[in-house]
Amino acid sequence: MADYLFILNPNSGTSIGKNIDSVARAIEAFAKKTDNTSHILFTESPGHASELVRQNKESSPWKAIVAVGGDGTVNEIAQPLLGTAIPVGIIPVGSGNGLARHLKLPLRFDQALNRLFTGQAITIDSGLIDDIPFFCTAGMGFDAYVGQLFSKQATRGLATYVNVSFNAYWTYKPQQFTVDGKKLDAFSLSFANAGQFGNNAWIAPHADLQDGILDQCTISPFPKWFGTSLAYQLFTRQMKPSEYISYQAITETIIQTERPPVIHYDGEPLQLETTRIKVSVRPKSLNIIV
Ligand SMILES: Nc1ncnc2c1ncn2[C@@H]1O[C@H](COP(=O)(O)OP(=O)(O)OP(=O)(O)O)[C@@H](O)[C@H]1O
Repeated sequence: MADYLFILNPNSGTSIGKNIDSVARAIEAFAKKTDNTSHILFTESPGHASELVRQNKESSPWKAIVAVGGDGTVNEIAQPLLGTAIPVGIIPVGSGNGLARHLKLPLRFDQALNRLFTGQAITIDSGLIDDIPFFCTAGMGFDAYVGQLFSKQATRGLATYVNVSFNAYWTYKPQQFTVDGKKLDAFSLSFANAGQFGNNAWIAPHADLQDGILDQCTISPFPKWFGTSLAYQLFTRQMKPSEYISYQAITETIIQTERPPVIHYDGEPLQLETTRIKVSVRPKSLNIIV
């Protein structure tokens, strides 16, 4: 018998919002069947999941605090649990579910619940971008631009994401960055703790959540013909160093930009107010059920 706290984001993915009550009932029934106790809370706005964790994390010896949502919800729940013994659980009902996919967690709701109640906790690294924790990927350039456009759409889900990315591709202009003192033009600068953005878009196929490093992937400005090859490599987990793609294993890097950039952390876009951005890793800083 163990106590689980579930935090549901009704705004995640494409279907949960419409089915939020049945999702909650299914969690309760499944927990009961497996002799566990479920406590269910709902988010009411962006950032609310972190607040709910802060308010409730000490109120019971939780076996896990579970994100029922996508990578943004996982991020909000994991932030206040960094450096604590309490594991995060994931029921992936988001649009991209990058961390869950990297961890090979089941995407089917009942199977994900089953894994949660039978899985083990492991300790993973996390990253920091301008002091904001991330667990899956973060970056600037094209990824952040897409994240920003996606967040303004009325619908979420894969179809919207593909549509937004495709349209953004034709209008986006590479930017200049200074990375550890070296000036370069880049289409995107990504920092991978986990290997994928979500939806099996593998930006760093060899990323390892427990290696104490982040995989920095720099995509240089490329001719339009390379776009198809890039998309193919991304979605078939075959990204590799080439004329336009380079990788560095980093523990800390400083990026300077001409204007305060838009970044994304786990797909969440944010307009920064600084032009000097530190990205670093915090090895073995979060427990997570797999
Ligand atoms: N009650 C709510 N109403 C509106 N927005 C919310 C609410 N609760 C959380 N949010 C916001 O919803 C956004 C999306 O959540 P989340 O990232 O989990 O789903 P997703 O974007 O569909 O999935 P993924 O990140 O895996 O692609 C986050 O920015 C989060 O802060």
